[in-house]
Amino acid sequence: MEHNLREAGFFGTMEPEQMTAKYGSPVYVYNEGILRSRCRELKQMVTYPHFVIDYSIKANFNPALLQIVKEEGLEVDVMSPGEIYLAKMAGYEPNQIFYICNNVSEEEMCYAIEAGVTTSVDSLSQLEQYGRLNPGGKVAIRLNPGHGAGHHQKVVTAGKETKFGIDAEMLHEVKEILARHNLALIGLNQHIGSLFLDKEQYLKSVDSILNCAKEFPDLEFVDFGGGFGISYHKEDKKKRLDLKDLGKELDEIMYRFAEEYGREIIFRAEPGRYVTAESSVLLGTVTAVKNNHENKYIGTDIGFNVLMRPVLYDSYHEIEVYGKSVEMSGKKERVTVVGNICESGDILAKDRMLPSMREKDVIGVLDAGAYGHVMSSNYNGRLRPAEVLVKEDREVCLIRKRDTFEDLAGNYVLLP
Ligand SMILES: Cc1ncc(COP(=O)(O)O)c(C=O)c1O
Ligand SMILES: N[C@@H](CCCC[NH3+])C(=O)O
Repeated sequence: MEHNLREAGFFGTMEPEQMTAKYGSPVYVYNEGILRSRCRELKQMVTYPHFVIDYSIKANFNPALLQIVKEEGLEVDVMSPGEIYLAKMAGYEPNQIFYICNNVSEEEMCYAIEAGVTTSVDSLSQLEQYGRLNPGGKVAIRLNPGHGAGHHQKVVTAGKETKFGIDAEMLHEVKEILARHNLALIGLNQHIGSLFLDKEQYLKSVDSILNCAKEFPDLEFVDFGGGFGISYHKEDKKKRLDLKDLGKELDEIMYRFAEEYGREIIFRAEPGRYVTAESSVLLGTVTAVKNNHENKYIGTDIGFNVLMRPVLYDSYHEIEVYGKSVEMSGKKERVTVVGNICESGDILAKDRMLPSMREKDVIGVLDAGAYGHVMSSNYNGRLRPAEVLVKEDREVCLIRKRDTFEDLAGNYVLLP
Protein backbone atom coordinates (compact mmCIF):
# COMPACT_ATOMS: atom_id res chain seq x y z
CA MET A 1 0.00 0.00 0.00
CA GLU A 2 1.44 3.35 -1.11
CA HIS A 3 1.59 6.00 1.60
CA ASN A 4 1.40 9.68 0.88
CA LEU A 5 3.07 12.44 2.87
CA ARG A 6 -0.11 13.33 4.69
CA GLU A 7 -0.32 9.78 6.04
CA ALA A 8 3.37 9.96 6.93
CA GLY A 9 2.64 12.95 9.19
CA PHE A 10 4.36 15.61 7.07
CA PHE A 11 1.66 18.22 7.83
CA GLY A 12 1.75 17.87 11.62
CA THR A 13 -1.43 18.84 13.43
CA MET A 14 -3.17 20.31 10.38
CA GLU A 15 -4.76 18.78 7.30
CA PRO A 16 -3.60 20.12 3.91
CA GLU A 17 -7.13 21.48 3.30
CA GLN A 18 -6.99 23.41 6.59
CA MET A 19 -3.65 24.89 5.57
CA THR A 20 -4.88 26.21 2.22
CA ALA A 21 -7.98 27.57 3.96
CA LYS A 22 -5.95 29.35 6.65
CA TYR A 23 -2.88 30.56 4.72
CA GLY A 24 -4.28 30.84 1.19
CA SER A 25 -3.75 28.57 -1.79
CA PRO A 26 -1.10 27.90 -3.01
CA VAL A 27 1.13 27.64 0.08
CA TYR A 28 4.63 26.26 0.61
CA VAL A 29 4.75 23.93 3.63
CA TYR A 30 8.12 23.01 5.21
CA ASN A 31 8.86 20.24 7.66
CA GLU A 32 11.44 21.12 10.31
CA GLY A 33 12.34 17.50 11.09
CA ILE A 34 13.25 16.74 7.47
CA LEU A 35 15.26 19.95 7.15
CA ARG A 36 17.25 19.14 10.28
CA SER A 37 17.90 15.56 9.12
CA ARG A 38 19.36 16.74 5.82
CA CYS A 39 21.65 19.19 7.62
CA ARG A 40 22.84 16.45 10.00
CA GLU A 41 23.54 13.99 7.18
CA LEU A 42 25.78 16.59 5.55
CA LYS A 43 27.53 17.53 8.79
CA GLN A 44 28.31 13.89 9.46
CA MET A 45 29.51 12.88 6.00
CA VAL A 46 33.25 13.12 6.75
CA THR A 47 35.57 12.70 9.71
CA TYR A 48 38.10 15.35 8.57
CA PRO A 49 37.92 17.92 11.38
CA HIS A 50 37.95 21.11 9.28
CA PHE A 51 35.15 20.45 6.82
CA VAL A 52 32.57 23.24 6.55
CA ILE A 53 29.18 22.85 4.92
CA ASP A 54 28.05 26.15 3.46
CA TYR A 55 24.36 25.98 2.70
CA SER A 56 23.88 27.74 -0.63
CA ILE A 57 20.99 29.98 0.28
CA LYS A 58 20.02 30.70 -3.31
CA ALA A 59 18.03 27.46 -3.04
CA ASN A 60 15.85 28.96 -0.33
CA PHE A 61 16.64 32.00 1.78
CA ASN A 62 13.63 32.17 4.05
CA PRO A 63 15.28 33.55 7.25
CA ALA A 64 13.30 31.23 9.55
CA LEU A 65 14.67 28.22 7.68
CA LEU A 66 18.15 29.77 7.81
CA GLN A 67 17.81 30.01 11.60
CA ILE A 68 17.28 26.24 11.72
CA VAL A 69 20.14 25.56 9.30
CA LYS A 70 22.36 27.76 11.48
CA GLU A 71 21.37 25.90 14.64
CA GLU A 72 22.47 22.72 12.88
CA GLY A 73 25.93 24.21 12.41
CA LEU A 74 25.96 24.96 8.68
CA GLU A 75 27.49 28.16 7.40
CA VAL A 76 26.21 29.83 4.20
CA ASP A 77 27.26 30.82 0.73
CA VAL A 78 25.51 33.77 -0.87
CA MET A 79 25.24 35.32 -4.30
CA SER A 80 24.25 38.93 -3.72
CA PRO A 81 24.02 41.74 -1.16
CA GLY A 82 20.36 40.78 -0.73
CA GLU A 83 21.39 37.30 0.33
CA ILE A 84 24.06 38.73 2.67
CA TYR A 85 21.35 40.88 4.24
CA LEU A 86 18.98 37.93 4.73
CA ALA A 87 21.73 35.70 6.14
CA LYS A 88 22.56 38.41 8.68
CA MET A 89 18.87 38.77 9.49
CA ALA A 90 18.88 35.06 10.39
CA GLY A 91 21.79 35.63 12.78
CA TYR A 92 24.80 34.68 10.65
CA GLU A 93 28.03 36.51 11.46
CA PRO A 94 30.12 37.91 8.57
CA ASN A 95 32.77 35.20 9.07
CA GLN A 96 30.12 32.53 8.46
CA ILE A 97 29.07 34.01 5.12
CA PHE A 98 30.93 33.26 1.88
CA TYR A 99 30.05 35.59 -1.02
CA ILE A 100 30.51 33.77 -4.34
CA CYS A 101 29.66 36.41 -6.86
CA ASN A 102 29.40 36.58 -10.62
CA ASN A 103 29.71 39.77 -12.72
CA VAL A 104 28.92 42.17 -9.92
CA SER A 105 29.05 45.95 -9.91
CA GLU A 106 31.52 47.95 -7.82
CA GLU A 107 28.64 48.91 -5.59
CA GLU A 108 27.80 45.25 -4.84
CA MET A 109 31.41 44.36 -4.24
CA CYS A 110 31.83 47.30 -1.85
CA TYR A 111 28.76 46.15 0.07
CA ALA A 112 30.40 42.76 0.66
CA ILE A 113 33.78 44.29 1.56
CA GLU A 114 32.15 46.63 4.06
CA ALA A 115 30.07 43.77 5.45
CA GLY A 116 33.34 41.93 6.15
CA VAL A 117 32.42 38.72 4.32
CA THR A 118 34.92 36.62 2.37
CA THR A 119 34.44 37.19 -1.34
CA SER A 120 35.24 34.91 -4.26
CA VAL A 121 35.54 36.43 -7.72
CA ASP A 122 35.26 34.46 -10.93
CA SER A 123 37.08 36.37 -13.67
CA LEU A 124 40.32 38.30 -14.08
CA SER A 125 38.26 41.41 -14.66
CA GLN A 126 36.46 41.01 -11.31
CA LEU A 127 39.72 40.21 -9.56
CA GLU A 128 41.10 43.54 -10.89
CA GLN A 129 37.97 45.28 -9.63
CA TYR A 130 38.35 43.66 -6.21
CA GLY A 131 42.01 44.71 -6.08
CA ARG A 132 41.15 48.32 -6.91
CA LEU A 133 38.40 48.42 -4.28
CA ASN A 134 40.22 46.59 -1.50
CA PRO A 135 44.00 46.75 -2.07
CA GLY A 136 45.92 44.65 0.41
CA GLY A 137 42.79 42.62 1.17
CA LYS A 138 42.04 38.91 1.25
CA VAL A 139 40.19 37.25 -1.60
CA ALA A 140 39.21 33.88 -3.05
CA ILE A 141 38.83 32.89 -6.70
CA ARG A 142 36.39 30.56 -8.41
CA LEU A 143 38.06 28.16 -10.81
CA ASN A 144 36.50 26.45 -13.80
CA PRO A 145 37.71 22.85 -13.73
CA GLY A 146 36.94 22.46 -17.44
CA HIS A 147 33.98 20.09 -17.16
CA GLY A 148 30.53 20.42 -15.63
CA ALA A 149 27.49 18.37 -14.64
CA GLY A 150 23.81 19.01 -14.06
CA HIS A 151 20.21 17.96 -14.59
CA HIS A 152 19.81 20.43 -17.47
CA GLN A 153 22.16 22.42 -19.71
CA LYS A 154 20.93 25.60 -18.00
CA VAL A 155 22.36 24.53 -14.63
CA VAL A 156 25.76 23.24 -15.73
CA THR A 157 28.14 25.81 -14.28
CA ALA A 158 31.58 24.73 -15.41
CA GLY A 159 33.19 23.70 -18.68
CA LYS A 160 33.85 25.54 -21.90
CA GLU A 161 30.22 26.51 -22.56
CA THR A 162 29.59 28.48 -19.38
CA LYS A 163 30.29 31.98 -18.11
CA PHE A 164 31.60 30.81 -14.73
CA GLY A 165 35.05 30.57 -13.23
CA ILE A 166 38.65 31.20 -14.17
CA ASP A 167 40.47 28.59 -16.27
CA ALA A 168 43.43 26.86 -14.68
CA GLU A 169 45.58 28.10 -17.61
CA MET A 170 45.08 31.66 -16.35
CA LEU A 171 46.71 31.18 -12.95
CA HIS A 172 49.74 33.12 -14.14
CA GLU A 173 47.59 36.23 -14.80
CA VAL A 174 45.83 35.66 -11.45
CA LYS A 175 49.19 35.81 -9.68
CA GLU A 176 50.09 39.05 -11.49
CA ILE A 177 46.86 40.74 -10.43
CA LEU A 178 47.24 39.52 -6.85
CA ALA A 179 50.76 40.93 -6.71
CA ARG A 180 49.78 44.23 -8.34
CA HIS A 181 47.13 44.90 -5.68
CA ASN A 182 48.95 43.21 -2.82
CA LEU A 183 46.06 40.78 -2.38
CA ALA A 184 46.28 37.59 -0.35
CA LEU A 185 44.62 34.62 -2.03
CA ILE A 186 43.02 32.75 0.83
CA GLY A 187 40.67 30.38 -0.95
CA LEU A 188 39.85 28.49 -4.10
CA ASN A 189 36.36 27.36 -4.97
CA GLN A 190 34.40 25.81 -7.82
CA HIS A 191 30.91 24.59 -8.57
CA ILE A 192 30.41 22.28 -11.51
CA GLY A 193 26.62 22.30 -11.62
CA SER A 194 23.40 21.36 -9.97
CA LEU A 195 21.96 17.93 -9.19
CA PHE A 196 24.42 15.10 -9.44
CA LEU A 197 23.60 11.69 -8.05
CA ASP A 198 26.75 10.07 -9.32
CA LYS A 199 29.90 11.16 -7.48
CA GLU A 200 32.38 10.61 -10.34
CA GLN A 201 32.24 14.07 -11.97
CA TYR A 202 32.39 15.72 -8.56
CA LEU A 203 35.46 13.76 -7.52
CA LYS A 204 37.12 14.51 -10.84
CA SER A 205 36.60 18.23 -10.20
CA VAL A 206 37.95 17.86 -6.64
CA ASP A 207 41.08 16.42 -8.16
CA SER A 208 41.45 19.41 -10.56
CA ILE A 209 40.98 22.07 -7.88
CA LEU A 210 43.49 20.40 -5.56
CA ASN A 211 46.03 20.34 -8.36
CA CYS A 212 45.70 24.11 -8.65
CA ALA A 213 45.72 24.53 -4.87
CA LYS A 214 49.26 23.18 -4.74
CA GLU A 215 50.42 26.32 -6.55
CA PHE A 216 49.28 28.58 -3.69
CA PRO A 217 51.03 27.85 -0.38
CA ASP A 218 49.00 30.25 1.81
CA LEU A 219 45.45 29.05 1.31
CA GLU A 220 43.02 28.97 4.22
CA PHE A 221 40.43 26.87 2.38
CA VAL A 222 39.46 24.96 -0.73
CA ASP A 223 35.77 24.71 -1.58
CA PHE A 224 34.65 21.77 -3.73
CA GLY A 225 31.22 23.22 -4.61
CA GLY A 226 27.64 22.04 -4.30
CA GLY A 227 25.30 20.21 -6.63
CA PHE A 228 24.43 17.26 -4.36
CA GLY A 229 21.33 15.73 -5.90
CA ILE A 230 18.05 14.30 -4.70
CA SER A 231 15.70 11.96 -6.60
CA TYR A 232 12.55 13.71 -7.74
CA HIS A 233 10.87 10.49 -8.96
CA LYS A 234 9.08 8.38 -6.36
CA GLU A 235 10.45 5.12 -7.75
CA ASP A 236 14.03 6.45 -7.42
CA LYS A 237 13.58 7.70 -3.85
CA LYS A 238 15.44 4.78 -2.35
CA LYS A 239 18.48 5.41 -4.56
CA ARG A 240 19.70 8.38 -2.58
CA LEU A 241 23.02 10.07 -3.16
CA ASP A 242 25.29 8.00 -0.96
CA LEU A 243 26.77 10.73 1.24
CA LYS A 244 28.66 8.26 3.43
CA ASP A 245 30.37 6.79 0.39
CA LEU A 246 31.16 10.24 -1.05
CA GLY A 247 32.37 11.34 2.38
CA LYS A 248 34.70 8.37 2.63
CA GLU A 249 36.30 9.28 -0.68
CA LEU A 250 36.56 12.94 0.31
CA ASP A 251 38.11 12.01 3.65
CA GLU A 252 40.89 10.10 1.94
CA ILE A 253 41.51 12.96 -0.46
CA MET A 254 41.46 15.67 2.23
CA TYR A 255 43.76 13.89 4.68
CA ARG A 256 46.20 13.05 1.88
CA PHE A 257 46.19 16.64 0.60
CA ALA A 258 46.71 18.07 4.10
CA GLU A 259 49.72 15.86 4.56
CA GLU A 260 51.29 16.88 1.24
CA TYR A 261 50.43 20.54 1.75
CA GLY A 262 51.87 20.51 5.25
CA ARG A 263 48.76 21.89 6.96
CA GLU A 264 45.18 20.87 7.69
CA ILE A 265 43.45 23.60 5.74
CA ILE A 266 39.68 24.03 5.72
CA PHE A 267 37.69 22.22 3.05
CA ARG A 268 34.18 23.30 2.20
CA ALA A 269 31.19 22.14 0.17
CA GLU A 270 28.23 24.30 -0.74
CA PRO A 271 25.07 22.25 -1.32
CA GLY A 272 21.77 24.06 -1.74
CA ARG A 273 19.14 21.68 -3.09
CA TYR A 274 20.13 18.79 -0.84
CA VAL A 275 19.43 20.84 2.28
CA THR A 276 15.95 22.15 1.52
CA ALA A 277 14.35 20.41 -1.50
CA GLU A 278 12.76 17.47 0.28
CA SER A 279 11.62 19.51 3.27
CA SER A 280 8.76 21.15 1.37
CA VAL A 281 5.45 20.31 -0.25
CA LEU A 282 3.75 23.02 -2.27
CA LEU A 283 0.00 22.81 -1.71
CA GLY A 284 -2.45 24.07 -4.30
CA THR A 285 -6.08 23.63 -5.29
CA VAL A 286 -7.83 22.17 -8.31
CA THR A 287 -9.85 24.99 -9.84
CA ALA A 288 -11.13 23.39 -13.07
CA VAL A 289 -11.39 19.99 -14.74
CA LYS A 290 -11.74 19.97 -18.49
CA ASN A 291 -11.45 17.79 -21.58
CA ASN A 292 -9.83 19.44 -24.61
CA HIS A 293 -9.86 17.04 -27.56
CA GLU A 294 -7.93 13.96 -26.41
CA ASN A 295 -6.45 15.61 -23.32
CA LYS A 296 -7.86 15.86 -19.87
CA TYR A 297 -6.63 18.98 -18.10
CA ILE A 298 -6.60 19.56 -14.37
CA GLY A 299 -6.54 23.32 -13.87
CA THR A 300 -4.94 24.47 -10.64
CA ASP A 301 -3.76 27.64 -8.93
CA ILE A 302 -0.11 26.52 -9.20
CA GLY A 303 1.04 28.56 -12.18
CA PHE A 304 4.67 28.80 -13.19
CA ASN A 305 4.87 32.05 -11.27
CA VAL A 306 4.68 29.85 -8.15
CA LEU A 307 6.95 26.96 -9.21
CA MET A 308 9.07 27.65 -12.24
CA ARG A 309 11.18 24.49 -12.47
CA PRO A 310 8.87 22.40 -14.68
CA VAL A 311 8.60 25.16 -17.29
CA LEU A 312 12.22 26.25 -17.16
CA TYR A 313 13.92 22.85 -17.14
CA ASP A 314 11.12 20.35 -17.87
CA SER A 315 11.65 19.26 -14.28
CA TYR A 316 9.63 16.45 -12.78
CA HIS A 317 7.92 16.82 -9.40
CA GLU A 318 5.71 14.12 -7.91
CA ILE A 319 2.12 15.16 -7.26
CA GLU A 320 -0.11 13.84 -4.49
CA VAL A 321 -3.85 14.44 -4.26
CA TYR A 322 -5.37 14.92 -0.85
CA GLY A 323 -9.10 15.33 -1.61
CA LYS A 324 -11.53 13.11 0.29
CA SER A 325 -13.29 12.04 -2.93
CA VAL A 326 -9.95 10.70 -4.15
CA GLU A 327 -9.49 8.41 -1.21
CA MET A 328 -12.97 7.00 -1.67
CA SER A 329 -12.82 6.34 -5.41
CA GLY A 330 -9.20 5.01 -5.65
CA LYS A 331 -9.45 5.56 -9.45
CA LYS A 332 -6.51 6.82 -11.52
CA GLU A 333 -6.51 8.51 -14.93
CA ARG A 334 -4.07 10.12 -17.35
CA VAL A 335 -4.12 13.92 -17.00
CA THR A 336 -2.10 17.04 -17.67
CA VAL A 337 -1.89 19.35 -14.66
CA VAL A 338 -1.69 23.03 -15.55
CA GLY A 339 -1.66 26.40 -13.79
CA ASN A 340 -3.55 29.66 -14.15
CA ILE A 341 -1.03 31.68 -16.19
CA CYS A 342 -1.80 33.00 -19.68
CA GLU A 343 0.80 30.88 -21.46
CA SER A 344 0.34 27.45 -23.00
CA GLY A 345 3.68 26.39 -21.54
CA ASP A 346 2.20 26.70 -18.05
CA ILE A 347 2.31 22.96 -17.42
CA LEU A 348 3.10 21.47 -14.04
CA ALA A 349 2.90 17.80 -15.07
CA LYS A 350 2.22 16.34 -18.50
CA ASP A 351 0.42 13.03 -19.13
CA ARG A 352 0.56 11.78 -15.55
CA MET A 353 -1.42 8.91 -14.08
CA LEU A 354 -3.04 10.53 -11.03
CA PRO A 355 -6.06 9.83 -8.85
CA SER A 356 -9.14 11.23 -10.53
CA MET A 357 -9.66 14.76 -9.25
CA ARG A 358 -12.51 17.19 -8.75
CA GLU A 359 -12.67 20.93 -8.29
CA LYS A 360 -11.54 22.02 -4.80
CA ASP A 361 -9.35 18.97 -4.25
CA VAL A 362 -6.04 19.95 -2.65
CA ILE A 363 -2.88 18.70 -4.35
CA GLY A 364 0.70 18.59 -3.11
CA VAL A 365 3.77 19.12 -5.30
CA LEU A 366 6.66 17.30 -3.67
CA ASP A 367 10.31 18.30 -3.20
CA ALA A 368 9.50 21.96 -3.73
CA GLY A 369 11.78 23.39 -1.03
CA ALA A 370 14.75 24.29 -3.25
CA TYR A 371 14.45 26.78 -6.12
CA GLY A 372 10.71 26.96 -5.45
CA HIS A 373 9.56 30.04 -3.57
CA VAL A 374 12.80 31.93 -4.28
CA MET A 375 12.11 31.72 -8.03
CA SER A 376 8.44 32.70 -7.76
CA SER A 377 7.17 35.95 -9.21
CA ASN A 378 4.16 38.23 -9.49
CA TYR A 379 3.68 37.45 -13.19
CA ASN A 380 0.07 37.98 -14.26
CA GLY A 381 -0.39 40.06 -11.12
CA ARG A 382 -0.51 36.94 -8.96
CA LEU A 383 0.39 36.99 -5.29
CA ARG A 384 3.43 35.01 -4.16
CA PRO A 385 2.36 32.36 -1.66
CA ALA A 386 2.75 32.17 2.09
CA GLU A 387 5.32 29.81 3.59
CA VAL A 388 4.56 27.79 6.73
CA LEU A 389 6.62 25.51 8.91
CA VAL A 390 5.53 22.27 10.56
CA LYS A 391 7.69 22.28 13.66
CA GLU A 392 9.16 19.23 15.34
CA ASP A 393 6.36 19.38 17.94
CA ARG A 394 3.93 19.07 14.94
CA GLU A 395 2.51 22.58 15.44
CA VAL A 396 2.32 24.81 12.37
CA CYS A 397 3.57 28.40 12.16
CA LEU A 398 3.70 31.07 9.48
CA ILE A 399 7.23 31.96 8.26
CA ARG A 400 6.32 34.21 5.34
CA LYS A 401 3.08 36.02 4.74
CA ARG A 402 1.34 35.71 1.42
CA ASP A 403 1.71 38.81 -0.76
CA THR A 404 -1.13 41.30 -0.59
CA PHE A 405 -2.40 43.63 -3.31
CA GLU A 406 -0.55 46.37 -1.40
CA ASP A 407 2.72 44.42 -1.81
CA LEU A 408 1.97 44.03 -5.50
CA ALA A 409 1.35 47.74 -5.98
CA GLY A 410 3.76 49.05 -3.33
CA ASN A 411 6.78 50.07 -5.43
CA TYR A 412 4.95 51.66 -8.33
CA VAL A 413 4.93 55.44 -8.67
CA LEU A 414 1.93 56.98 -10.35
CA LEU A 415 2.35 59.97 -12.63
CA PRO A 416 1.30 63.22 -10.97
C1 LIG B 1 28.22 28.78 -6.84
C2 LIG B 1 27.14 27.83 -6.46
N1 LIG B 1 27.28 27.13 -5.33
C3 LIG B 1 26.33 26.27 -4.92
C4 LIG B 1 25.19 26.07 -5.65
C5 LIG B 1 24.19 25.11 -5.11
O1 LIG B 1 23.83 24.14 -6.00
P1 LIG B 1 22.90 22.96 -5.56
O2 LIG B 1 21.62 23.55 -5.09
O3 LIG B 1 22.69 22.15 -6.78
O4 LIG B 1 23.60 22.22 -4.49
C6 LIG B 1 25.00 26.78 -6.84
C7 LIG B 1 23.83 26.55 -7.70
O5 LIG B 1 23.90 25.72 -8.58
C8 LIG B 1 26.01 27.69 -7.25
O6 LIG B 1 25.85 28.40 -8.37
N1 LIG C 1 17.45 26.70 -10.23
C1 LIG C 1 18.00 25.42 -10.59
C2 LIG C 1 19.34 25.17 -10.00
C3 LIG C 1 20.33 26.22 -10.37
C4 LIG C 1 21.16 26.55 -9.23
C5 LIG C 1 21.96 27.80 -9.35
N2 LIG C 1 23.28 27.62 -9.90
C6 LIG C 1 17.04 24.30 -10.30
O1 LIG C 1 15.96 24.53 -9.92
O2 LIG C 1 17.34 23.15 -10.47
